[in-house]
Amino acid sequence: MWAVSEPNDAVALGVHQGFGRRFETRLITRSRRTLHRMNALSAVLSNVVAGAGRLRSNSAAIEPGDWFIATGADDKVAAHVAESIRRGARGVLVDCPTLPPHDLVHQLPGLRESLGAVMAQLTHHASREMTLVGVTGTNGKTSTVQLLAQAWERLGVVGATIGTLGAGLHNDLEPTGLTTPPVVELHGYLADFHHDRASCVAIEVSSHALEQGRVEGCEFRVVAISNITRDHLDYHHTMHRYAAAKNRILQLPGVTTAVLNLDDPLVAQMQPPPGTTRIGVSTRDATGALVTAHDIAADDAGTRFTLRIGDESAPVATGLSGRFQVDNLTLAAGILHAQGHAVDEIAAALSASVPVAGRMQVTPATPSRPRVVIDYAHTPDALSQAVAACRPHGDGRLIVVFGCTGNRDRGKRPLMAAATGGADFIILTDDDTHDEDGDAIIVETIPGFANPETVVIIRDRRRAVLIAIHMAHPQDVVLIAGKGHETTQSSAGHLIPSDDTRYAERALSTRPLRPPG
Ligand SMILES: CC(=O)N[C@H]1[C@@H](OP(=O)(O)OP(=O)(O)OC[C@H]2O[C@@H](n3ccc(=O)[nH]c3=O)[C@H](O)[C@@H]2O)O[C@H](CO)[C@@H](O)[C@@H]1O[C@H](C)C(=O)N[C@@H](C)C(=O)N[C@H](CCC(=O)O)C(=O)O
Ligand SMILES: Nc1ncnc2c1ncn2[C@@H]1O[C@H](COP(=O)(O)OP(=O)(O)OP(=O)(O)O)[C@@H](O)[C@H]1O
Repeated sequence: MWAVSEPNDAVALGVHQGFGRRFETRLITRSRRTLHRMNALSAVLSNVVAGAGRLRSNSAAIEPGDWFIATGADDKVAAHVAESIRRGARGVLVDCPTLPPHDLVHQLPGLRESLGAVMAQLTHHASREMTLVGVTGTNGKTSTVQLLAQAWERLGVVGATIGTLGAGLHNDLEPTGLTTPPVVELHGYLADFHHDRASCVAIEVSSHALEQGRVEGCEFRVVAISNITRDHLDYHHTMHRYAAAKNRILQLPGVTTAVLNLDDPLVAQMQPPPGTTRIGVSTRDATGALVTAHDIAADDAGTRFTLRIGDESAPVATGLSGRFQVDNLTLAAGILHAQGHAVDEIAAALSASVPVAGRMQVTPATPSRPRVVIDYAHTPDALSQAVAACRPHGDGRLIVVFGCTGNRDRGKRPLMAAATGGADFIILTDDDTHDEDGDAIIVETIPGFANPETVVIIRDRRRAVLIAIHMAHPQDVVLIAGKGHETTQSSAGHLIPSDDTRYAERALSTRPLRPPG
């Protein structure tokens, strides 16, 4: 068993300048007084992890030499610990008195509750050294965060992002598997970014993350909320509790400014704590908004609007498609304003925005091919917005391919069907079925269709995309919704390759020259 010592004058602290990619250890000498002021748990942990190795909170991700921080439920922790040791863990930190003693296992009472603070300390409060921006909302987190990172780059800021597309410096993302990573890994990424000289980090903060404390120990400067519409009620149970989870982002320590989309009724009601500046944004003339969009116009080439901040305004012209992207751009403008940028530089930076992977990703129409749009819409609101965004394009039909996710919020299935109300023809297919029976998901979706005679069922997603694109006339628009950038489908415990972009490319390249009439 390791001897866990009391704080010494000289403590070897693991400086996590890369849990994933790099790891360096430095000897840091601290005075006894400073050390005594440190959280005792953190000091113990620092001693224990002195040396090398990454910190990981998932036993399945352990590689030889890593430290495993076991935070699972007491009844599962023994199995996780055993797995981590099998995989070569250098040591295990845990707070589970019922676990049998083991040479590599260190019991740290209070570990679970203090993990965010401990990680912050171990990473020398990397989040304080950078401007952290947290974005939450049902839809638009990824889009806003990525559009913001693009704007930062144009403004000469070294930015990093964490979210559904992965974590990393802008345009250099590695997958994390979750929108907001667990607290241990999240702090590791922040330490990496600081080491890589990022000055700003935009983080998608999911409602799950806010409930589960995944951002504890992070100090956000600016937070933003895009919208709150139905999703994740399998987890939060009621919209009230879902909104309350989102509201937690306003209470995070260090927040100086909250940017709120006043067009959303639930967000408009939210009040940050006293002392936090509240910046309202609106693209629909909401009362009290400081950052607003006007004269919105769209065509096949993109979207234009006038950005106004207080009394000043500047034109924004982007190649992005979709009315909701104006909402996301305006929210990003609110964040940039909170960071002190002037309206004309914000408008110029946002005007150069390029589409975010899998979000209204358009292959334009040609005289022989329809316009094809791939979009990540997987909530009722997102799907109805994606349908509305596609409707004005093309003179023909709007054909929609979509499915509903298994093991998640069953109640939203018929609402997803209803959200396709603006389409002319629908192919209902599989999304991630996870552990559910795909036919049963279809059966629960169908009652929501207003015009079932316009719906066909083709569960094989590749075939569904192929048929949608092959049946379309050049003047039609095909919207393939739900999977966006993803390249796999989860089915019966397996991840099977599935890539809407490749399916669409293949279908376009094999399309008969004259589609059936
Ligand atoms: C419902 C939910 O959010 N569950 C999350 C929660 O799981 P949990 O509390 O049940 O804990 P658990 O899975 O038993 O794991 C507990 C601990 O044991 C560890 N573990 C677990 C299994 C194992 O084999 N070995 C092991 O060490 C885990 O890494 C974790 O540290 O805490 C875990 C650690 O943080 C998360 O991985 C897990 O996310 C699951 C996989 C998940 O699918 N979450 C989704 C719903 C989610 O969080 N989505 C949001 C985005 C939502 C959006 O679209 O907006 C996200 O932020 O990604
Ligand atoms: N501001 C918005 N309002 C409504 N719908 C939106 C908005 N922005 C994006 N969408 C829709 O939601 C889909 C997902 O967008 P995005 O990935 O930006 O959201 P997200 O909040 O990160 O979603 P998730 O958490 O599920 O990854 C888009 O493909 C689009 O259909």
